[in-house]
Amino acid sequence: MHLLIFGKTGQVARELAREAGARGFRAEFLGRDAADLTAPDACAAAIAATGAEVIVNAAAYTAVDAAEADRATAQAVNADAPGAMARAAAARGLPFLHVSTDYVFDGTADRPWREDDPVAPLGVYGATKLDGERQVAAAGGPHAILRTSWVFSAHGKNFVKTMLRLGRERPELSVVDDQKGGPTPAADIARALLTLAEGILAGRPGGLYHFAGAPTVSWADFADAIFDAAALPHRPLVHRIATSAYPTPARRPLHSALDCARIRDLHGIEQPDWQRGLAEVVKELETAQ
Ligand SMILES: NC(=O)C1=CN([C@@H]2O[C@H](COP(=O)(O)OP(=O)(O)OC[C@H]3O[C@@H](n4cnc5c(N)ncnc54)[C@H](OP(=O)(O)O)[C@@H]3O)[C@@H](O)[C@H]2O)C=CC1
Ligand SMILES: Cc1cn([C@H]2C[C@H](O)[C@@H](COP(=O)(O)OP(=O)(O)O[C@H]3O[C@@H](C)C(=O)[C@@H](O)[C@H]3O)O2)c(=O)[nH]c1=O
Ligand SMILES: [Mg+2]
Repeated sequence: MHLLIFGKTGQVARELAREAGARGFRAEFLGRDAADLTAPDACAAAIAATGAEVIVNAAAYTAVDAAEADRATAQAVNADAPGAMARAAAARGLPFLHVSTDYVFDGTADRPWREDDPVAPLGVYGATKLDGERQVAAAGGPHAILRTSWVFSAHGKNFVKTMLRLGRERPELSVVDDQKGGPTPAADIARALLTLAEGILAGRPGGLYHFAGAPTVSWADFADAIFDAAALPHRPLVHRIATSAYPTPARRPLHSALDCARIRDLHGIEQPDWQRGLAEVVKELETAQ
């Protein structure tokens, strides 16, 4: 398989490079220098000129709090550029794979969210990602949108690396215990995307899919699991707090676990256990030191 991938340095992009290599696929990555998503037409032009069989968008504006004060950039990167890419891919009949987020939901459900549940984003990041989903679907070409959550890896910015950094600096940390979701290793997302791409090329259905790690936990549970997995000189104490005690510019969903049955039933892709992925990421970080 020959893939064209938007994004080069992000968590999912880096794992796509590793996984495509492992499967013997040819993958070309366009970083910000080659395709800036604030210029959607340039992204579309790259697709019009490509020899790839599948297009993947792994780039996004992921700074949830910063997006609140920077809606225009988030809209261009998360919505208008993916829309332009999907239309350019549709014009050539090339499958377009896009990644979205649990933050399209408002977090009020008492069971894991299904693909057809009502969306109601609480912030600019979620709202622009939702508009991106809609533009990609409306382009009318073969496509898949993978909604995932709480992504972590040894690269880039994520909660695991933040906790390990803070945990080295402080004996105690306060972490919210009333926001629950599914941490997801970026490596598992990369594997799911490549399996989806193969499935779509083989005629299996596209559309919207949920894919997140199990079991569902709170951010405080996740912090404790991180400190259990890592060998820090002093294990920090995690104080469990309410969201109201940790004010942030963006509101976040309280319950964002995703029901991942559809991708299992239609593509045979199982929900990953994030605890295994966490052990691998901790090992990778320790080896890199
Ligand atoms: N991170 C998470 O917790 C979650 C992420 N997702 C989704 O998963 C996907 C992948 O996320 P993840 O790998 O974590 O993202 P990262 O934040 O790790 O990486 C984002 C990537 O987007 C690139 N990018 C940002 N702005 C631009 C721009 N203007 N032009 C070109 N490239 C740009 C960045 O490039 P550069 O390095 O140059 O800044 C970077 O490569 C995204 O669609 C995201 O919305 C979904 C749920 C959770
Ligand atoms: C650093 C820190 C965070 N928190 C809280 C803030 C927040 O509610 C929660 C997680 O913080 P983060 O900033 O890592 O989370 P956030 O950036 O909101 O993570 C989200 O990113 C986007 C891109 C997504 O798509 C989502 O799926 C999700 O992964 O933990 C604490 O309670 N204590 C702390 O010391
Ligand atoms: Mg963040």
